[in-house]
Amino acid sequence: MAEPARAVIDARELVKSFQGNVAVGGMSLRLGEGEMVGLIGPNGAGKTTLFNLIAGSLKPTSGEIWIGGREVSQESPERRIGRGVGRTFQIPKPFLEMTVLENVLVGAQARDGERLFANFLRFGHVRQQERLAIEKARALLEFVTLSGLEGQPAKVLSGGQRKLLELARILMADPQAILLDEPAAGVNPALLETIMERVLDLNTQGKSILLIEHNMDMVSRLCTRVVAMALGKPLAEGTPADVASNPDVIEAYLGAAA
Ligand SMILES: Nc1ncnc2c1ncn2[C@@H]1O[C@H](COP(=O)(O)OP(=O)(O)OP(=O)(O)O)[C@@H](O)[C@H]1O
Repeated sequence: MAEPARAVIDARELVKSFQGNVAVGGMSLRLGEGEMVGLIGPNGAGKTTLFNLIAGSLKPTSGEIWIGGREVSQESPERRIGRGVGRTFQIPKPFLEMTVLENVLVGAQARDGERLFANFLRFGHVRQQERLAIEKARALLEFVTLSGLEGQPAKVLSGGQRKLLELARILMADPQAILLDEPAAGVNPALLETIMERVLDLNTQGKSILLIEHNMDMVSRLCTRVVAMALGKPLAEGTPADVASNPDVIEAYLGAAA
């Protein structure tokens, strides 16, 4: 059997409870270098909480998170961006009055904030950095097909375009691993194709991707491996077809719908 890919993200026995309510109750998950893994499960299974633990906006009650071979459970979200983890949200919240281009530039600050401040007195250097950042933001807007809107305020964008904008923003920090939280939700079919193509491109470029998605068609098209969770725990793992037909997974979804 082939050696498993080196883990970019390795979540070990994670537990997170909120005032005694267990949202994640012993979840382990590895994302290998260059892998694209689907994370599915009924509403309330704990998927977004798991993302929050990996990205650092929540600290685990117990368990460990390893990123690129380092234990990072107590590190801030900013440090984890610096370590190469980018994440998107179910409902993106761009700065509505800022332009599309400015919103993408915010992603450079997320990574370089401290460094830019340290360079504050070195004007020439900062100007050069700014110029490079703007060039990069423009290239990323082209990648996500939003170039024509760079000078518009973000409030004019549709829900799907906001998801593309958010993708461009997190790419400013050159993430090695990308956590996508329901990129298909509320997106019209034409833009959904664009989002899928871009996600596939990123994976082809070597980025590791963990994808929370209820749209099984999208998961089947993009992912070779799927992890299903329910009630905060792993339930099944395998190919999209195997997991979708797994009786425990079907029962978990039916139970959640009842
Ligand atoms: N900040 C919080 N305080 C209290 N309970 C929370 C908090 N965040 C999540 N929960 C609870 O944890 C459980 C898991 O929620 P989570 O949002 O992680 O599920 P999910 O699998 O992402 O669901 P969905 O598919 O609906 O987004 C739910 O019961 C939720 O109510």
